[in-house]
Amino acid sequence: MLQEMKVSFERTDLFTYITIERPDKRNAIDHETIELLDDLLDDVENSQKDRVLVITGKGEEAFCSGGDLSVFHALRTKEDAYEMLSKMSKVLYKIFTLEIPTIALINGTAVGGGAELATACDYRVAANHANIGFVQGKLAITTGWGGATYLFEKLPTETAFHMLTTTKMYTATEAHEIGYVQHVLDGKANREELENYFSSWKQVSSAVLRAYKKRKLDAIDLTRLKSRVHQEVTECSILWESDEHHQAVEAFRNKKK
Ligand SMILES: CCC(=O)SCCNC(=O)CCNC(=O)[C@H](O)C(C)(C)COP(=O)(O)OP(=O)(O)OC[C@H]1O[C@@H](n2cnc3c(N)ncnc32)[C@H](O)[C@@H]1OP(=O)(O)O
Repeated sequence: MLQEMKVSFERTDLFTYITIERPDKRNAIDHETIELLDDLLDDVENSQKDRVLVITGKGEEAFCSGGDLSVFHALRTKEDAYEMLSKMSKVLYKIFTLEIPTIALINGTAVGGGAELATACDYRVAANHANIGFVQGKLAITTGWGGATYLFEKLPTETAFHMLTTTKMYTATEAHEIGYVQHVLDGKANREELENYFSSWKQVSSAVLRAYKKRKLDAIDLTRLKSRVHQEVTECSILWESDEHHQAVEAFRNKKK
């Protein structure tokens, strides 16, 4: 039997695409997906070939539905949760600190850890039917992959706080209005539209793109950022252990049984 390909990788002249290929699970992230993303990001980090990284999900329904609850429900203790959360937080940190521009192509729903993944990128470009929400609060946990830390870096404090605490689902247009999404696509040919939107980068050399990304990162205290991410992972791990969290996950898993 052919093994399921959970993540794909494609290089074009300007754009390198990493695509989560689990549409049946709304591109949820399990242990193997974390490893694959981590390895591919190492390749991008160590290669001078890539100019711009695009992260997206397969299909039109979801960008990423966060952690795979059909697998992660088995993580019962804070130690188990910490191990998974900390691994994925390293993936997001790699994305955040990558020396080339990164774009989340939000092709559909981005919820929970999916919204965190999009937040780690430099840009968020969303199909007009996409919606985005930090729904973790409904599961009695917080963000645990570093998403809150990155959100507070990118949006005004009160806007980020509102997004996180209300667990509200934002349409692409609403997310654009608050500055979370930089551009809304008409949703027909996402890749082509995205490539047109950023076509001016064709005239800009890799060295220039990399230099500006370094300047962007220079403006941030990365030691402090890392420690804030660590704090976020730790606090989420503690909440993960609660009965309230496990009951909420079971309620989702039993929804259609
Ligand atoms: C690490 C911490 C976190 O990320 S906490 C946040 C975890 N994620 C969530 O709570 C989101 C759970 N999913 C949803 O709310 C919905 O499935 C969303 C994404 C809104 C999509 O809704 P809809 O288009 O109606 O699809 P659906 O619910 O019928 O799902 C289709 C199949 O995909 C599955 N699926 C979805 N999300 C996950 C997930 N995160 N983990 C595991 N499986 C997931 C559903 O169970 C469903 O499977 P099946 O077809 O019933 O077998």
